[in-house]
Amino acid sequence: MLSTLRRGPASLQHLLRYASQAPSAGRSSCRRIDALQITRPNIVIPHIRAFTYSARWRQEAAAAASQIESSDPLLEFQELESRGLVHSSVIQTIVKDMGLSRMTDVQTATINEALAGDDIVAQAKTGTGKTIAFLLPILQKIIAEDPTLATRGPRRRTTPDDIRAIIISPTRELAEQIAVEARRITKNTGVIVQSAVGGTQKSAMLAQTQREGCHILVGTPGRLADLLQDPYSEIRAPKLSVFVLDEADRLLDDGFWPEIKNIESLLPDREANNIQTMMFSATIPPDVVSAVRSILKPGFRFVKCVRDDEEPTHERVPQKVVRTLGLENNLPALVELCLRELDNSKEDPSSMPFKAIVYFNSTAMVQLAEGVLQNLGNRRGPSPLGPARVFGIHSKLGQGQRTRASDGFRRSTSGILLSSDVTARGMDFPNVTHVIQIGPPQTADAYIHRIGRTGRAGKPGTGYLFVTPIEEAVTRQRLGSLPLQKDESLAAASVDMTQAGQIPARVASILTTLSDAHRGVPRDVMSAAYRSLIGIFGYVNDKERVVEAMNTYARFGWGLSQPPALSAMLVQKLGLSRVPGIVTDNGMARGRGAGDYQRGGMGSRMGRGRDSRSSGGAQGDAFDQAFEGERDFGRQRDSGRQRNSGGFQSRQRQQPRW
Ligand SMILES: Nc1ncnc2c1ncn2[C@@H]1O[C@H](COP(=O)(O)OP(=O)(O)OP(=O)(O)O)[C@@H](O)[C@H]1O
Repeated sequence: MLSTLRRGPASLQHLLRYASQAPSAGRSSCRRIDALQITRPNIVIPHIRAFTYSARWRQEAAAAASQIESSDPLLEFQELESRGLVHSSVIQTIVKDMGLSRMTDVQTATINEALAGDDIVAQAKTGTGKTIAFLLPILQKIIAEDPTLATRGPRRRTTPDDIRAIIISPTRELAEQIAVEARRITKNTGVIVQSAVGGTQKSAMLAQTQREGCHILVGTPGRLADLLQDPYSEIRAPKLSVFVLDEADRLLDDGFWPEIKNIESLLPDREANNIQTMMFSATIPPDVVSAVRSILKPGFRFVKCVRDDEEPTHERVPQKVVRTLGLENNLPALVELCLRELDNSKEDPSSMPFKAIVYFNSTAMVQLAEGVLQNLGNRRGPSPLGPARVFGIHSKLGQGQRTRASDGFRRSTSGILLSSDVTARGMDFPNVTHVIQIGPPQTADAYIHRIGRTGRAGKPGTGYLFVTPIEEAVTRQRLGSLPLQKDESLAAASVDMTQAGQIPARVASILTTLSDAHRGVPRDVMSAAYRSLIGIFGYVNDKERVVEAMNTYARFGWGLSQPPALSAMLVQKLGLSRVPGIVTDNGMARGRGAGDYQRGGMGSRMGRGRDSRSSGGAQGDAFDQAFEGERDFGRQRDSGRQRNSGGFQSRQRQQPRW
């Protein structure tokens, strides 16, 4: 805020106007930055490129911000109609049917620019209404080109090669969600929306599109490319006028980039045909800047609704870090947290019912947690989770199962969705009160998108991150700049499951229930979860420590008398042959760790002393001291890729508060 104020009277006036009129759904002010003209370097060295861009961008952004024009921003959807900018049938649907009146910051800042036809890249916090920010101008553009589409005629039909807008999303669920929102907005018009996502029957989608035609096509990259290059699909876009990348930074990263370039090659030339391109995301890390430039026309607008001195997450969403003593403490602490929050919402009927998304770092861990939580009620009466239904979603499910889980959770008043990152971006599940992350995500940006599933559209929410000692260093490296606060309220997080000792009654009852629930989980689910941990902890050099943590988990968390066996070939390939505690499928248990292990079992809390574990649970450990006074420990040494989340430029890191 201060740095913006220092820029002078013009920007001060602009800032105060936005601040005083900011709609409830988003408190940040947006800056519209014209023609971001930074020449592309010939030599690209990833980590230097990020720095060069950030320094140059900062200067240009400051210069551009001081020239922002002073016309009054439009704040109400209704004003778009009264000033003749958007057709009344669209605005009436938004206002009357969807019940929206005031635009959010990002909508105010982008809709007018988009209506003018500019290429736009927009960065705004999660849950601030970016979907309508691109759907509304698309719709108006289509209606302006063909006014007969402004109202809904008796025969609502066109051809499959009448596509005017293509919207790409990185995940199937998000593409479907955008298509649903697009159908709501176009309800009273003649505009036809189709969705094209992987995992669904291509033939059914083709038949529908050939029958009804298409004006707006929403899809995932693979299926879109497939349809556009299929000589028999009839799906073509010679009249394309808008091209949108939602979650643009994800679509422009290495995984999707070739697919996006392929789609681009199947569409009319964007400059020659004056096709408008828009990109939206809550995060725009420096390493996608050159890809952004290569897609947008020169002179594009950058609308930035996250200030440089501001956290990229919502202030109203407290974010708590729970240090769990070992991997085996995670599920008990999760159940304790869910039970407590369910109780709290029962005691306070004015609060929102407990509805949580729990993120795990592998599909196998989601499957395991789902198996256990679904079993909670099977053996000793009803589930203690009571009204909160449990759902699981990940990429190994068929699309039908994914849709059922996602729809079921969406409709539930209270529920727990156990999820991999397939729901981390863009998904707008209503009234999610908690996002709980079991282990740190790969990047700060991934954390921001996950936590963004709560606290949407101005609502409250809370975030929790569970971190075991083995994950602490990397958590600080990845998330050091975020406003995380230590939380020690969960007793199950710090119970030493390897010791027979005093366990609080509430925790003991959770452990007993969980122990029962684990018995019903198939062994191969546990084996897959065990294997996935090796991948999750690939960044830890000390493999003995990793295997020890995994084996303690399997024994004291899952009740196994021996750790799951790994294929001898895999062990060889991963260079784990000499690591104590590894059990291979040719029957060889390696080293002392595995021998010790066989004496244990679920409920046996004997055999391993606290001294065999690494430090880390308590404050003031070697870890804290090592980082004392160090300001910038945000580099991701493990990934080699700096994906800072503050915007095009890096944000200065702060000392973590946990
Ligand atoms: N002007 C508005 N006023 C109130 N609510 C709004 C407004 N615009 C959109 N919403 C609602 O806000 C919620 C979040 O919108 P949306 O999913 O578009 O957010 P987003 O910015 O795209 O989030 P993400 O970054 O997670 O993709 C939706 O439920 C949407 O209906």
